[in-house]
Amino acid sequence: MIQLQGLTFRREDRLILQGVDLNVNPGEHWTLLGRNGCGKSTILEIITGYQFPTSGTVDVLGERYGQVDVREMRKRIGYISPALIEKMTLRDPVWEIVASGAFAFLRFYVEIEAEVRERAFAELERVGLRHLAEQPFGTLSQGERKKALLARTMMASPELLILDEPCAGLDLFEREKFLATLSDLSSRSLSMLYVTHHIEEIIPMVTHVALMAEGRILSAGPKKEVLTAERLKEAYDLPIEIRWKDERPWIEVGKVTSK
Ligand SMILES: Nc1ncnc2c1ncn2[C@@H]1O[C@H](COP(=O)(O)OP(=O)(O)OP(=O)(O)O)[C@@H](O)[C@H]1O
Repeated sequence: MIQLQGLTFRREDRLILQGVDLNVNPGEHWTLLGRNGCGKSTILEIITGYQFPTSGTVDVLGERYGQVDVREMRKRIGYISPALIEKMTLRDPVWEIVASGAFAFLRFYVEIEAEVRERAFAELERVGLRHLAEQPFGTLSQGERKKALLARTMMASPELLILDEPCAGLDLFEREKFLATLSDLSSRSLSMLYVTHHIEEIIPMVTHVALMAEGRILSAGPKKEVLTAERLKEAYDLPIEIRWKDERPWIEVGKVTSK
């Protein structure tokens, strides 16, 4: 699904990615973890074709970047990022926002076909938001907005789903509901790449984890091999313990001083 080889990304005199290798195979769902500024979003932007690496190769869904039209690739990739949420028009009804996901644009200026409208309602039903379909997008709670965007992404039947901190700003209830909605999607044949700061968001459907630090992958592989106290200590430079409960990891942090 995704093969990144020897990726570097330089901006001015800073090396933001320093030789990143990552292989995501069909049927795998990955979480990318690491401290602020370690390069997670940059990797997502390279995979979605919004940034181009300084060196290295990017193969996504069988296509080599540089030899393919990235706009065509984006139709095959669902991407939810904080920037996308900001681009939505708050007064548009929720179902129109969802329906626009069937096309490569953000807003409709023509009448929407009945078939597309019906699909938008079906996707809203699937994420439990059917009752809010006619409401302006701007009146939704943060959690509902995230679910509506997930429904929007599904309109294009993506083969790959890329999520950049989708649970940021959600309360416990909204977060757990969003994660449950995401779990329900695992029956569809798609692979997921999920960036988060919260290890407890690694739900059972996640199969693999990549831990990053300072533009490098420290460790990548099956989640239980990567999510060990030692590796997390190295990535976060903190005394960390990890416990698994019902196939989800939970973190305990030891005493930390300000210096
Ligand atoms: N176009 C750019 N020009 C200059 N610096 C950039 C550019 N894009 C990213 N950076 C820098 O690269 C580093 C990595 O950014 P990135 O957003 O990938 O990190 P991140 O791991 O997603 O961080 P966070 O967890 O805080 O969202 C940051 O220090 C950022 O300031």
